[in-house]
Amino acid sequence: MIEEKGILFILSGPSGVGKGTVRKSLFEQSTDLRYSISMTTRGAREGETDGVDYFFKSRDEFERLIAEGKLLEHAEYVGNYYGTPREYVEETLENGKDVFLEIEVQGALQVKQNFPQGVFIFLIPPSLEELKDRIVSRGTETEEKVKNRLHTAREEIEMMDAYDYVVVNDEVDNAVKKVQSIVMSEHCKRERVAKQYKKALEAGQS
Ligand SMILES: Nc1ncnc2c1ncn2[C@@H]1O[C@H](COP(=O)(O)OP(=O)(O)OP(=O)(O)O)[C@@H](O)[C@H]1O
Ligand SMILES: Nc1nc2c(ncn2[C@@H]2O[C@H](COP(=O)(O)O)[C@@H](O)[C@H]2O)c(=O)[nH]1
Repeated sequence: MIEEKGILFILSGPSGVGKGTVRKSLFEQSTDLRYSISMTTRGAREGETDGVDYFFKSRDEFERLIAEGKLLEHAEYVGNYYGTPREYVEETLENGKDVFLEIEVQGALQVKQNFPQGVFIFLIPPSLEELKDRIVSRGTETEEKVKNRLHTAREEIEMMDAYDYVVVNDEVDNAVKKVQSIVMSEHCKRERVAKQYKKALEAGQS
């Protein structure tokens, strides 16, 4: 039996497009992917739990983690730090399990530089008007922050070509199905089972 490493999937896209919503729905249905819980310096929103939604850190703690090289990537996004714990991702992949990141665009591009074998999925809204409606209707941002996030979103959408796949989040269920298809197709591409047969044939087994 050949030991294979897991595949790193990165779901990214502009703020408010529905990354969190699609990821949660995907994880309600799929058990084989491992979600990497991010670290952030932003305060917990109502209903969020430390260690479940994020690992909430002070700025000092976060900067120490950066200095110690404990983050696979990190970005400052609309006034707060966000980052991916390196050890969890590397160990999980090493153990042959797929890891799923849901991160913003700067961070995804850092991962692409350091980990080009990852699978990069860009989620886009059906339109910019719909994107604004989604951020506003979520009700978590002040008017100023909505403006900042929309401004950043325009720049982020320009980075779409750096990704392997683009998924339109028109309906959550459709977007989840497309992400599931990408996961399946990447497994087929890497031909794990085929490689095992090849190895067995080489070893002279029937
Ligand atoms: N397909 C969809 N159709 C309609 N509304 C949606 C859809 N997907 C997500 N939403 C809504 O849009 C809002 C933003 O979604 P969500 O918080 O998942 O976005 P996000 O990309 O994770 O945002 P951020 O990057 O700011 O964390 C939420 O109110 C969510 O319920
Ligand atoms: N670069 C990273 N971005 C991350 C990470 N975890 C989450 N995010 C993204 O940040 C924004 C804002 O999130 P919110 O929870 O404050 O709305 C959003 O786009 C997330 O996808 C991370 O580890 N690294």
